[in-house]
Amino acid sequence: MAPMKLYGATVSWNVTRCVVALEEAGAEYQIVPIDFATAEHKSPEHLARNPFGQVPAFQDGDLHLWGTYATHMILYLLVSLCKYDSIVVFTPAIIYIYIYMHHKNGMFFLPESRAICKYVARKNKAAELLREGNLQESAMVDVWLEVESNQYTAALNPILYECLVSPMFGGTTDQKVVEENLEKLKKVLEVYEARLAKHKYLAGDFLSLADLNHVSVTLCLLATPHASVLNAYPHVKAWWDGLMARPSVQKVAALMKPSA
Ligand SMILES: N[C@@H](CCC(=O)N[C@@H](CSO)C(=O)NCC(=O)O)C(=O)O
Repeated sequence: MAPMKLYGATVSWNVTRCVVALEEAGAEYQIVPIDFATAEHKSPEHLARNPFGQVPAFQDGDLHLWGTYATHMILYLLVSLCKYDSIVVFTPAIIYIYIYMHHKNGMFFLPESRAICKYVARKNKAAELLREGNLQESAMVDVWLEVESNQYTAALNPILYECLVSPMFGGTTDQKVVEENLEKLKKVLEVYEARLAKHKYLAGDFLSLADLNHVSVTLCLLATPHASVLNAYPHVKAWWDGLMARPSVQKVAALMKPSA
């Protein structure tokens, strides 16, 4: 089985969001770096994977056999031309081309980290992370998947950009933007605190992809001067400590360390 490929740099919390899902699903996968410095994310090859020219992009199925098909076909044609008439030569070649085209259709690209995470969970029989067998539970997973994207990470993105990304490229940190979004984040965390006072996890008393999708961006928050913001919310802190104890999260934390 060809490994699944995740394209992107592990400094990106959108890329490592997918690594958490891949690790939790026990998937066999390969991370293929994409070099922002050379604008590789805007290359035609990458745009074919992600039309927005962003990372991550995900590929399932592979054409690594292309070389095998071509080699076999060329060798076969050469041998046959030397020994048989044309009909014998071209029939297998047509079969090869049919197999190749069929296999090519097996290749599958996905942009959007959260869609990738769902695909990975479903494909690797980790659909329990989406609770798809239970209408109400799966609805609660959907709610908190949306909340992570539209509330939690929406408030965190500007903070991480100002505190981590801008300095990485020699830029400054706009403290006004940071403060404004910290206030937004605190309001979100108040809702999380109330929710997690009643349930062990966000969607209910079961771990789900909704919890896991918070990991990469929260690891980045801990790398900023504002990590202590979580300390004011004890149930959120306990929830986070529980996630941090997971091997998948430990692996992504190690991957995201600057020296990695
Ligand atoms: N909704 C998408 C966001 C991807 C994204 O912004 N990727 C950034 C790097 S990570 O912060 C990116 O590729 N930026 C380069 C660009 O936008 O040109 C997802 O979740 O996959």
